[in-house]
Amino acid sequence: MRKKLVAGNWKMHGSLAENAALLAALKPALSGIEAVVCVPFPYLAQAQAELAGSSIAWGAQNVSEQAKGAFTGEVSASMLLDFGCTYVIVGHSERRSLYGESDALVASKYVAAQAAGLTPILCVGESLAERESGVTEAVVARQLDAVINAAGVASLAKAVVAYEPVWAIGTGKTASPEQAQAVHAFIRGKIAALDAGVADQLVIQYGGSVKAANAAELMVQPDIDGGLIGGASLVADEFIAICRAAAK
Ligand SMILES: O=C[C@H](O)COP(=O)(O)O
Repeated sequence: MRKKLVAGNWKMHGSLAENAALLAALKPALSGIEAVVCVPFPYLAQAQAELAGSSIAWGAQNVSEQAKGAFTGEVSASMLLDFGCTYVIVGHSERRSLYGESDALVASKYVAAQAAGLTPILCVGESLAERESGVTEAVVARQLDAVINAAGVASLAKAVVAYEPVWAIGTGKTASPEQAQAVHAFIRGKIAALDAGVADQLVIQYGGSVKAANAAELMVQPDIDGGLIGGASLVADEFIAICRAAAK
């Protein structure tokens, strides 16, 4: 049976004081439940200090595709390892749309993360216009193929995929459980056509306006294996409830 995994994406939120309060609430409540928080770079040391030895892993929200060098403002995968990161988000739709990250660049970041021993959380998903044009599966397939072509299907054994319909992110418009399940099943089926074993074990998270109130109905879907949570991951009671719903 596949494990379920919920990850919080704090995006560009937090402060030392706010983070300390949030992590202090999460740690005891999630004892024994595997979860992840992906924090802004400056707070990785704080996450490491607060979460070491707990059931909550931590990671970053972005990584350079380069190993080292004159790349001002960039952060390498080995630097993330220095701070005990296990996971890193790659290809979040905000990186793709606001910072122009192409499928090829996302694939390079995925490769760099894995080469350093990090587990990439690869985000895929369609915009509202793409959904309305009926090309959701084609878009998700293209985003997956960029990574599969660069790293091979077997690499997905050491990765997490997060399906995040762009129109559901931060909008309060969650995909219905059926809409989400349909795309998750498509993703798993596409990978199964290449490697059934990898597909069977692959954790596919759903992201987009997940909250305590809708987590349970999403998490019971057969191909939804957890969530990538934005806004609700900043509210301790919400994030705890989502993690518990996934762990049931
Ligand atoms: O990475 C998380 C997603 O962008 C979802 O964000 P949200 O839960 O605030 O809609």
